[in-house]
Amino acid sequence: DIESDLSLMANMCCPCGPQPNEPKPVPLSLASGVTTLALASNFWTTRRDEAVRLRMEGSGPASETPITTHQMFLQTVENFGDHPALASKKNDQWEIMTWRQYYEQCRAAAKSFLKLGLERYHGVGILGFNAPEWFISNIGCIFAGGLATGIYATNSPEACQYVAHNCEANVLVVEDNKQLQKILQVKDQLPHLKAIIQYKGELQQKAPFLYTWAEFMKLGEDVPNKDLNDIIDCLRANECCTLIYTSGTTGNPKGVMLSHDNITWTTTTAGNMVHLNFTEEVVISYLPLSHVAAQVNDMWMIMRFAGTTYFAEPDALKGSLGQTLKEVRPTSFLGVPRVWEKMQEKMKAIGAKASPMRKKVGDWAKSIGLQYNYSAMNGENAVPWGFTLANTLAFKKVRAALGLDRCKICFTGAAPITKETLEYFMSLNIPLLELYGMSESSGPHTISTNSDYRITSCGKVMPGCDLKLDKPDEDGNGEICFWGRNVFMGYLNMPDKTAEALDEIGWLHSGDLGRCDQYNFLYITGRLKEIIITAGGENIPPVPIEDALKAETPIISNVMLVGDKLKFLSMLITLKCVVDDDGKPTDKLGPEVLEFCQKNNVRTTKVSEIITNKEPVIYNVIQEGIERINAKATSNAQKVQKFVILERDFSVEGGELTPTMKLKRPVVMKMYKKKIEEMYAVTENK
Ligand SMILES: Nc1ncnc2c1ncn2[C@@H]1O[C@H](COP(=O)(O)OP(=O)(O)OP(=O)(O)O)[C@@H](O)[C@H]1O
Repeated sequence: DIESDLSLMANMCCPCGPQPNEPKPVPLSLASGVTTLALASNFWTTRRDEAVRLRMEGSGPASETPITTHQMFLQTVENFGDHPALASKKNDQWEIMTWRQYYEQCRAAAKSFLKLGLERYHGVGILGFNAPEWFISNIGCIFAGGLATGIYATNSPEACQYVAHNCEANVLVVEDNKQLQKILQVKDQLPHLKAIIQYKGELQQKAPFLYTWAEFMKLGEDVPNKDLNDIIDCLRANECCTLIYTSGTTGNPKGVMLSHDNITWTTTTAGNMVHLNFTEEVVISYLPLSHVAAQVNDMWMIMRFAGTTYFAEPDALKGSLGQTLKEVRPTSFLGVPRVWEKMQEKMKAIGAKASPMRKKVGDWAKSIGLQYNYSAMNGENAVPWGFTLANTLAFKKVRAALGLDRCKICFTGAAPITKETLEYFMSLNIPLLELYGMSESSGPHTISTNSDYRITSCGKVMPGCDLKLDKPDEDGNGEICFWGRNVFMGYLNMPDKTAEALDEIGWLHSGDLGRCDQYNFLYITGRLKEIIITAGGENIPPVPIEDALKAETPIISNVMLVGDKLKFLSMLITLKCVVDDDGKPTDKLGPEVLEFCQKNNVRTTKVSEIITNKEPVIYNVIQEGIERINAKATSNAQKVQKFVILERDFSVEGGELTPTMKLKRPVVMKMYKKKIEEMYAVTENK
């Protein structure tokens, strides 16, 4: 039982218990006594060793004294050193590390990195699933003056090489033999690499540059404290400490340089905005840590507020997350839209099997939940008749079944989510709070809070930050531009790309389109970076059209609109199917499609059969969905003329989706080039 674990830990280590909400005055002593900034005149740089000017202001949240990540860690250790920091499962038991132990481990790792020859401003690449070792390597690297660099575990050997080479990694930390083999394939093309550490399992081969985690942690035992402290004292809040590589929806990954201040200021500001409480927060780490959202949420935010991070099992997204949620019962939970959609699909499937009576009760409760939450959202706070009963009969039970019973904040972010999913969770009295931002804004830029949110809006800009809509059209839609201490330093070694993202005065151009309502809630309305410009010159944002079809036709899993530089719009469509244990989509139809087929007397169970037989019922229902969305199109050019059903659904493993489930449009275009050409060729022949 985790709760008793936690209180036991707290009681054992600190008889008077931590003082929630009362951080003591902060002594920035120990290794670093001063908060000085490195000299800098520009807001941006593309050099690993150059500092930037911070976007500080004379008063308000943007005026806070900048601190390094090390100073932030020390504050937590000095105030809450005995509070549980990390929890991971070993032999079916949660093993807990306190903030002080965690800090000591990071120092030990830092010393070992120094021993291995980590040079200042060089990378340590970390490749693997979320684990204490992932955090310790990351922070140890920063303490030792390196640039911590997460690498997506799903990357191919070539993609790993690209990142490791780009950050001039001296050391790579890999999860297991599978990841190690990928690196060994490209090791010859990594001239800066000196050592590889494997943090799980036994090494299946020996080599002088290979270390197990235990060997690695011992390496630096004889490195004097002073050597490490001297480096820590050199760290400056306006210098780079970590690199976040973008996942490639827009082309080759770019190394987003984040400063210490980017991280420490953003976590403080965002955490305060959502009212995180010192020592009370518990999160589950399961989303890829190389992505900014998970890293900031699981590692930095929890450090700032002295919370506890529980690590999920590597098969979290294949099913075990549900069980971990029930065990840990987090106080806040961040899901990308696909995670929420999956939960929704599962609950709907269970609901569909319920008795007619239960279904009726469920529908009734959901209508009450929706009413209640819309009213709360609008600030009216009307409690509909029957709410208390619905809460007892349905909402509390659902929350407990999901492990969300003590969850105060359910976040969604990193990609667009549909109104249907948002309403579904609202109807269960679980309003999802949307966040918006990018790697280049150290994670969040706008945030929804429990007391201030609007459905389909990404919330309001963080205090101390600014937002402007560049070149707005007549409806007020313009390119969303960011200002604030969360704005990144630049892309490593990419002056041209940096100049595209940051204008002359330092505004970050997001490439997203949005508008604000009268209350300053931001709504994302499209992505300039993926806008389709047809051969006729019409600019068409694909996402609203794709979402509209998905909402019309629930048997569809993914849609990609095609039409850039082409005569008309078409669609690549995939059907919902069963996913195997490795996350790969199979040929088997998903339960929703199967049910639809059965209802319509179609005797098929496979995607391939539907395509081979050109199954009229399926093709017609999609055609009808398209006709309905076409009827609402604002111009003829916005109408979809053709579609093709693909044999295989999109997936991270297949390479069509990023690890946060965003569509890699250029990759899909390439993969299905022939099919696309066929759609357009047939018309031309006609
Ligand atoms: N709540 C949201 N709603 C809609 N879109 C969002 C939301 N949050 C983030 N995004 C999208 O994600 C983008 C940021 O993506 P991120 O920085 O995570 O990059 P990435 O996926 O790693 O890679 P790439 O730069 O290749 O897209 C934003 O510019 C926006 O388009």
